[in-house]
Amino acid sequence: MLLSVVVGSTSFEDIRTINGITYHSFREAYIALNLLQEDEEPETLWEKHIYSLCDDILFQTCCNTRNMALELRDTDIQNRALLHLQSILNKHERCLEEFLYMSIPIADTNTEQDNYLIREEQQYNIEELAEIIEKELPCLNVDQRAIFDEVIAAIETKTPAVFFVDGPGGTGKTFLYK
Ligand SMILES: Nc1ncnc2c1ncn2[C@@H]1O[C@H](COP(=O)(O)OP(=O)(O)OP(=O)(O)O)[C@@H](O)[C@H]1O
Repeated sequence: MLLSVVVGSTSFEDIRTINGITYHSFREAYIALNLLQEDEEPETLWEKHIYSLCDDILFQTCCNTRNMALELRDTDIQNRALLHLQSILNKHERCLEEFLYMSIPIADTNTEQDNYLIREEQQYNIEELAEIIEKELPCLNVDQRAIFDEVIAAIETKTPAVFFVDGPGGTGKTFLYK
């Protein structure tokens, strides 16, 4: 982002130089450019956005459990929101524990919640996925459709299965996976 603001830079130092002052870090350069407020520490952002994030988490949990009347305690929703942030950070090999003032989520008593891969699988936005399928399903070619049908059949019949999709590059494996 700095590159799009500090045009014509030819070195990392150039990027950190704003109005003739070379800042020690990119973060300081961001602040000098008003791209980042000084008080926007992770915990400040968390405090600022906690309610909207929790609203989203509750809504998604209601959709996923197909129970729009689901009631969760505020502390549970906040814990889920923190688990969600933890998932995002884990993907980048980071964690909430790195931030001194951030709360640390309590692992759900359901041990599956400890595994961010499983948690992620449970956090899909089902309605959004249904819309994508409605739009994209007719685009699948014959082979992709055969695989799709087999996977869906296993899910619908609750048949435990592991699928391995192989094929030359560019033949649509990622397209099918998405
Ligand atoms: N059924 C389809 N309809 C339209 N476009 C498709 C379809 N399947 C694949 N594509 C397009 O073809 C291109 C290659 O597909 P994709 O990236 O899924 O291949 P891949 O097998 O995952 O490749 P690689 O092994 O190199 O990662 C992409 O641009 C994708 O959007």
